Amino acid sequence: MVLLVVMGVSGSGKSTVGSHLAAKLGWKFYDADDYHPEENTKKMAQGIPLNDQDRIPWLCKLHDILMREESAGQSVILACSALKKMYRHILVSGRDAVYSKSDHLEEQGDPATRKILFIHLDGPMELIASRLTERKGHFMSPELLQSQFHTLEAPSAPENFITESLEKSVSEIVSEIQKSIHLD
Ligand SMILES: Nc1ncnc2c1ncn2[C@@H]1O[C@H](COP(=O)(O)OP(=O)(O)OP(=O)(O)O)[C@@H](O)[C@H]1O
Ligand SMILES: O=C(O)[C@H](O)[C@@H](O)[C@H](O)[C@H](O)CO
Repeated sequence: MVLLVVMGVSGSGKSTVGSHLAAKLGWKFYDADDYHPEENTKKMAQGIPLNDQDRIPWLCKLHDILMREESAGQSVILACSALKKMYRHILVSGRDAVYSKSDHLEEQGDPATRKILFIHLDGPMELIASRLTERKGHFMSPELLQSQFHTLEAPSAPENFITESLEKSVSEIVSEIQKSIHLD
């Protein structure tokens, strides 16, 4: 049973890569975009970045979903921006992570830290911006990309993560992730 979170800024390809990988593996797929309260979606559509208060209850809800699937023994993929270290801690540990010191949460060998593998889709802002201007029918305002990069705290050791270049094709990225998790 594996819990994967495909993370990165808006337009990095989380939904595309996550859904393709889930289809290939026959796993359940969740898109965090579908769990935003209406206020959050409205804000983003207006080009207003979300803040911690907007994101924390949403991340707690996503944590609950992941834990429910874990209890059911179900492997899942979640596409979720998870931009800050604290946000990833919430996905792993729930609301307690908001109040805990991150050093404590990150202790090597902490089973909670290893519970979820984060896949960071990383690449240049210019390329993502050009993909976003082409994308149609999505609520997210492309103007928010700068703020997404500003907020991003790329995962680092001892977090449980791998980084994939979003400059590659979707099928290459999917194959590389499969190789990394030994499911090819
Ligand atoms: N590796 C890739 N190569 C070429 N185009 C891509 C790649 N990954 C994603 N795209 C395209 O880039 C756009 C953004 O991708 P996608 O919607 O999956 O990103 P996202 O990270 O889920 O965005 P958001 O967080 O805003 O929902 C889409 O139009 C998608 O088809
Ligand atoms: O944390 C955030 O700012 C949000 O999750 C955004 O990244 C959007 O949900 C999404 O990526 C837009 O499509």
